[in-house]
Amino acid sequence: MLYETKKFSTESIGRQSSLSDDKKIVYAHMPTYPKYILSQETIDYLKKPTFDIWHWEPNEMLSLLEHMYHELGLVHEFNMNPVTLKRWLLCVQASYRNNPFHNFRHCFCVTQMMYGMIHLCNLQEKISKFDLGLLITACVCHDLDHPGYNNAYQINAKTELAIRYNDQSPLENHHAAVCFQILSQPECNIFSNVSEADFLRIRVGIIALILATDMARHAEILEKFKHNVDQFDWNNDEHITSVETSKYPLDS
Ligand SMILES: Nc1nc2c(ncn2[C@@H]2O[C@H](COP(=O)(O)O)[C@@H](O)[C@H]2O)c(=O)[nH]1
Ligand SMILES: [Zn+2]
Repeated sequence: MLYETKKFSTESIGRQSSLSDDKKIVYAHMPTYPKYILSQETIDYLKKPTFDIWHWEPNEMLSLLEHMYHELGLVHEFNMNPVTLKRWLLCVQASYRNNPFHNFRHCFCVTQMMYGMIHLCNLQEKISKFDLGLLITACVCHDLDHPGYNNAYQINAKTELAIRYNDQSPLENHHAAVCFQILSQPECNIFSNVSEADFLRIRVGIIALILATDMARHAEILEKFKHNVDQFDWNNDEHITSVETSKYPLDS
């Protein structure tokens, strides 16, 4: 076997909560997935919020995600190595568990909806490529290593995750931590060519976006967004953050 997927036992799902050293994915020799050639019809369809996410095999979803990074100009913006992008996507895929809901297809579904909204709302003309990169990457990573049981369960069952994060959004903290565990592997670091200062901005931004996906914070975040929406200013950082963190149209 060229690479190792995580070895979480079924009994430990929900209780197992971290990528301890013996469970880390070995990234160095990730194979590339069979190239899926995208037709122009698929490329156009992918931009629509009505895109049907159920029709695609895992390698096709990987190619579609890869295409989004190229098409949005993110590979260029972050000076990404295209091979590292492929390896990173494979690591991400391997870090989603085979849950009925919070699985790799859910990752693809949420990311495609964001991609559809970027095109529908012409967000490329309104926010920077840098911010688009954070948004898309946060979508890809937002449920990494989800154990299949929600925060209420984690907290009530006093799982390792709840203990680690003091009952504060244990799942979302874990998803963000796994995201940066993956990026800490040079072979999978799609942001390895940015400056240290930009990497810090990426880290702060992605963590904030993933933490904002805790449904317990939904009302608070939506209120902020509603407060700003009537006099929305695309040059106001606080307004941009309020729209970026209001995930309700995406994650359902
Ligand atoms: N059909 C299912 N829907 C679910 C499940 N767990 C959560 N949800 C819904 O999805 C969104 C997003 O949840 P998130 O955990 O990905 O942030 C949320 O609005 C829930 O209503 C599920 O197991 N099955
Ligand atoms: Zn989700």
